[in-house]
Amino acid sequence: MSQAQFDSLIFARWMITVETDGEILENHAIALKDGRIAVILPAAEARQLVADEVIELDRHVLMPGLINLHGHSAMTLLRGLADDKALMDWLNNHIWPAEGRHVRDEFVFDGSLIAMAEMLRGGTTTINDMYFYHGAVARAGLSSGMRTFVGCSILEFPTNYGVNADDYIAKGMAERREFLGEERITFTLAPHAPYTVSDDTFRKVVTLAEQEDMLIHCHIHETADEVAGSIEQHHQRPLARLQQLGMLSPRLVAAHMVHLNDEEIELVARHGVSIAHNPTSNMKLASGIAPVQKLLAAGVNVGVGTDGAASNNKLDMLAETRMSALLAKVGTLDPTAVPAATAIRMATLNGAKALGIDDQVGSIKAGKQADLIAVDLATIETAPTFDPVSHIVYAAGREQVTHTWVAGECLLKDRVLTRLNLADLLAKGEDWRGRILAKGE
Ligand SMILES: CSC[C@H]1O[C@@H](n2cnc3c(O)ncnc32)[C@H](O)[C@@H]1O
Ligand SMILES: [Zn+2]
Repeated sequence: MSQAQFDSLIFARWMITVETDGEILENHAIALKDGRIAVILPAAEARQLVADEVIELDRHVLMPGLINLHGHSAMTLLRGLADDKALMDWLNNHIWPAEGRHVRDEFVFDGSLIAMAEMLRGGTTTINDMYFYHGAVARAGLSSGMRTFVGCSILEFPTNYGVNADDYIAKGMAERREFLGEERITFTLAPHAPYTVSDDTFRKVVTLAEQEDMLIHCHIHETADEVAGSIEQHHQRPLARLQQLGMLSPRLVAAHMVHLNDEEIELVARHGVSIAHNPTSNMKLASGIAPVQKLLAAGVNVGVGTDGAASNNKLDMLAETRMSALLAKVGTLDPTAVPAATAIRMATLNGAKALGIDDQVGSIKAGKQADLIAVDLATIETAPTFDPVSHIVYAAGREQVTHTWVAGECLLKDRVLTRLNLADLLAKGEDWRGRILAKGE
């Protein structure tokens, strides 16, 4: 038995705590015990502490792990199959047919694991996922060690996974029961979008979410066509319809929310809805620019997501953080919109708040789970460093992430994945390439 006071001691040149916007601790250390941050101290004082393992990060910034607030992990296996299209053409004529040909349990497990390897290598510690075959997503989460929110997708039309909304709900809830008690796995209810889910089903989702204390994850107001289609079919904009159905509450993580008027911004603020901003997917599908600056000014909690690898096409949360800052500026023609420290908070603490885990993760604070990343800033791309916050958002690349911890467990150490075997995953990807080409893209 070890006599050490702590499991690990991590010394870092800089720490971005995210406790206060832009706060940087220089030459500090944190001590970890049982997966949590026990103490944060100036390095000189921390040298007196005893730990089983001492990690020296004298070129690095240590910061909270990035929280990917909206993704479809398994879609890594469809990456690059349909580019340069608008959302409904992309879905109706390319992605849904391809999913019909290929998506099964094994596809979802392998695709999700490949996604998690990519995300862990880029400093993402939590994924809020939404796809099919939820048991496979959860098993991939358990294998990789990532904190995984598994969205039980719900649609009215049949897919390989379900025949109708009731069937999706029943299957999702049954799969959830197998993973209750797994600390890093949480199931959510994921009605796909207002244009694929009926009023009756939304009402059932709200009731079930309240009964089971679950989050709801849904694509909302992604395109101008979605809003126009809702006016035509329901004589209401999607948000007004969802408000009537009881969907707007702090349980809701609304993905995209690009096309909002000022009244709708007030509405989501009043109901405590969180938003997953997906800047790259919104640019690539030409969906538009979400009014992030106005949303933040109204007090709305906005986090950051990648969306799937078939619409981004990267699962790179550092890049997404940068895009969040840049797109806000070009969208408003205001260079002060979404400053770097705000973008970092969006990609960490705001994501945690949306998922109801901001008391556990999202910032460097004693008592919180040690979901952390280290980024080497002493490379030619980021040397010299005047302000680590600036470099993390505007200059550093995901290749500079050297370490990723979830609950104190190091899942990426000196750029090597500790649980996943990259060569095996590459072989699986190659195998899927052959199978997809054989059956038709
Ligand atoms: C039922 S959840 C998974 C479902 O959603 C599809 N999807 C992926 N990206 C988007 C997006 O940006 N908007 C709407 N739907 C999307 C995915 O292909 C799955 O079928
Ligand atoms: Zn999506």
